[in-house]
Amino acid sequence: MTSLVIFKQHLGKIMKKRGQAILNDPLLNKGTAFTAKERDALGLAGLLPHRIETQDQQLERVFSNCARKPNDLERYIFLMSLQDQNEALFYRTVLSDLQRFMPIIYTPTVGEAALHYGAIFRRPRGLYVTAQDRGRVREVLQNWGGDAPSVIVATDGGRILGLGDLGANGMSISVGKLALYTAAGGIHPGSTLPIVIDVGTNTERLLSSPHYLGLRQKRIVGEAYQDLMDEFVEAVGEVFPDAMLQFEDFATENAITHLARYRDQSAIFNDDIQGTAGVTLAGILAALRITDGALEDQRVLFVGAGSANIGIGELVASAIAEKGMSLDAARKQLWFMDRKGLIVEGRDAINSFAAPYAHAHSPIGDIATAIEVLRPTILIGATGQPGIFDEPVVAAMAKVNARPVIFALSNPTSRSEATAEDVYLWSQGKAVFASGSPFGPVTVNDETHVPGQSNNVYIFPGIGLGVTSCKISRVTDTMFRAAARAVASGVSEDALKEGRIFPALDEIRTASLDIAVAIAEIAFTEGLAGISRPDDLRGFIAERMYSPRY
Ligand SMILES: O=C([O-])CC(=O)C(=O)O
Ligand SMILES: [Mg+2]
Repeated sequence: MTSLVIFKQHLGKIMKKRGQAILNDPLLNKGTAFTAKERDALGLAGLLPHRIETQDQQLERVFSNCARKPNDLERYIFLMSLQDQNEALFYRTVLSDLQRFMPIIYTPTVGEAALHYGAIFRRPRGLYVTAQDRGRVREVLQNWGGDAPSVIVATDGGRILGLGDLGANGMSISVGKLALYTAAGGIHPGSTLPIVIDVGTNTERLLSSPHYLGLRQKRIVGEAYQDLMDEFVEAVGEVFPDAMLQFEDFATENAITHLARYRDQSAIFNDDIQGTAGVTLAGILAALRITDGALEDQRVLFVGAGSANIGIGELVASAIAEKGMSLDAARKQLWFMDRKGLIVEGRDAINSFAAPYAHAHSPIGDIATAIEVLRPTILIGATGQPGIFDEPVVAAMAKVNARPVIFALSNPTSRSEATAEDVYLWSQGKAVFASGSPFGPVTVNDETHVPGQSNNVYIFPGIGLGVTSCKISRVTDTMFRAAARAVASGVSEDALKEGRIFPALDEIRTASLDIAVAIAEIAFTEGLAGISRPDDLRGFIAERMYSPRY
């Protein structure tokens, strides 16, 4: 389907609707920008003020309204209602300055929005599947009505960012991720579908809150939960057979179980395991361009044994193994710590997913000591525990490495293992630092360092673009390694000089296109693409990217 075909389909839709129905459809509405000719043809005469504005003029109004809001949560509410009225103008706004707007519609503000979902609720968006829908999930999905989605993001709210179990409030994260699919990956907004699978919440604060909008009960678990998930995945396959399904922010155990159970059924992946792994591997590969190291020589200490770090460990191990060693040997270079200290062979309470990394070693309780003993070149935190990378930890990394690589991945900003400022200061500017949530540049001893944002937003939009454009039937780990290499090689030498190891946000669409092409090539080679390879693959994919201009 070329953009011309998409345009014609759109035109077909707009021709069917008239008057108020057009203004009330955010995918069609252009507000004051409808031309005189359009107003006549579409029955809009009298329904709009006289003046015809350009999209740029509308954009100016959005900017000034947004600037007048007292804080980012209010800006979030304002931008979400713009999205509900006029999607094109919303995306034009976001894309006009991603540096400014991404932290509002996505991490970190989306975390605050999720905490207060019930209180700031305006209108429903997406689909709410609840535990009470067992036996009729297909029917619920059919109620969606609109165009068949090509990308679905589903969460059960079990672990929203580093904020814990937020139950049905998790809808915010599905909505936020899909906004980035469109902004960063060029997926048409009309073909995205956010879903929350509301199985209850164990968070007392929500259960007793008068504003809570979800199922007011403890989470269903065990067989009842698994049966609902099975029914959900099956129903998605039947009702939306062409959609890619992204799992988001499930609690670790469920995230890993679902991925293993469903990944071979259709185009399904888990963003927190595979997307985070992809972006972190990209960050490591780019960091090695600064430290001049080889991947196979790295020793990594992971703090936290949740879905993010487990996923990163697996992908990094497989990338090291590709350099010519066994997976077992590669894993020996990776160490994990959890609340109980270093995960070593024979220790009790080892999460089964971390077991392959429980190497023979005497126990070590604290991070700084583990660094002095194991001498990791790379330190990665995904704990949800703010400040756990304190001065002794950062100083230890700087003592054993000329250029220590330190990633504090927990989101939102309030949960980061360290701030950019602290890490640069405590390492005397030596650290190559990245964080999951955005931090501004920091100057230490007259030198300015720009922290990278190691967020899966550099990965999932490109995966979605590749999968939907080339009708890719499975999302494989080989594709995530290829995505990581594509992102890492897109970082300019100038960026590396400032310590920045990810592409600038205004280059993110190019990064997504690079990923889409890279994973499509793999799909064509491995027989996973549903179309034959276009001669100009890059041009073919680029042509399908959504533009928010009228
Ligand atoms: O949403 C984000 O910013 C990254 C992510 O997947 C998470 O923290 O769970
Ligand atoms: Mg997530």
